[in-house]
Amino acid sequence: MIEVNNLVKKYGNHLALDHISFKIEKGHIYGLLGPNGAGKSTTMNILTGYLAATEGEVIIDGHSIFDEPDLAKKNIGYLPEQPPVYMDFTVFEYLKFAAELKGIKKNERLKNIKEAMEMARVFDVKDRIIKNLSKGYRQRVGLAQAILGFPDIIILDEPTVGLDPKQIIEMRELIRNLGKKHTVILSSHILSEVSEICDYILIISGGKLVASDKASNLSNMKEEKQKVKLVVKCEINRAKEIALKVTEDVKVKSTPQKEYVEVEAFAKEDIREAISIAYMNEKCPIIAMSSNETSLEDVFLELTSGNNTKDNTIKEKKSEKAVESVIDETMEDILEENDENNGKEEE
Ligand SMILES: Nc1ncnc2c1ncn2[C@@H]1O[C@H](COP(=O)(O)OP(=O)(O)OP(=O)(O)O)[C@@H](O)[C@H]1O
Repeated sequence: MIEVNNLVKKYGNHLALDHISFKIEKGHIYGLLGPNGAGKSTTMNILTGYLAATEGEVIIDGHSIFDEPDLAKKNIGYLPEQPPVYMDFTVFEYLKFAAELKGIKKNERLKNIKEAMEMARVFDVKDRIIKNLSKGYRQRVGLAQAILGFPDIIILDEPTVGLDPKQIIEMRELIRNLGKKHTVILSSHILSEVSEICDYILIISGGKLVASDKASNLSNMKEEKQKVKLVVKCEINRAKEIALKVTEDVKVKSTPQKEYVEVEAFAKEDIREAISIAYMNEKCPIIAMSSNETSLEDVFLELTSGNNTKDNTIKEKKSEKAVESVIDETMEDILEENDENNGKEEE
């Protein structure tokens, strides 16, 4: 449906897009996710023919956006970051004007405008002057303009920016509804928004595409069993028995310090709370605890931390390493403290 090949955009000497390539297939909601300045708006403006690229190509339904812009743009509705609304028009006047610009046939215009207004939920303000509307309503008017004519592909640049929490929820619901019949590409710098609404996520950082996959694949580490590692002050068999009450996948290991036991408990869900309560109930003190859960947030932070290349993969489970070091440090501290105490006792 959309093929983006080696897209490069330079603003003077500034490289805003650095050889970006991806494909958009029909019938999904895609999220272009990245921190501020990553290159999301630049990408969207090029996809929609608003901006020329320095290099590369964008093919939409077989037509190049640069060589055959009219044919390529035919099936695209675009809501830029700043909705292109005319403040002195009423909502209806503006949409009528937009329908004319889009070349929607005269006899279909009224029906189309009505449907778009209903879908974007602006029908009740159709006779109001746009400048008197709230930001949320103006955004919805912009959305109605984007969906006029019901193009196959709807591109929305930061559609929830500047909206209040209620308006954000409504806008997300509208987008989900649109996704039932259209291919939607939206940009956002909010991870939770993209993971909540989108089927596929493209993560862009510093002008490079650093990941693109199904939301579920990107966070699939979260689906793996999480490991909770503990050091408890308890007899080894009892330590195992207690953890087994919470999950059936448990390993225990004695430590050089006899009174402490290292426990590793694995589960699909987060069992940190349950396991601490279990040891607390049995009056077994927990000396150290941590977990290796890797969330989509970890993935996002890792990929956009600034040291990534296009080929970046998540090879290391950073947080697991952190756990190991916390536990090792804790054990070292405990052992050191004990040695000191023993020393004192011997003195
Ligand atoms: N017209 C321009 N002239 C010069 N530099 C620009 C221009 N437009 C964007 N840039 C720069 O290009 C980079 C990408 O900008 P872009 O607006 O595409 O990012 P973005 O991911 O959409 O960010 P935001 O979420 O803040 O809108 C940024 O460093 C930005 O400062």
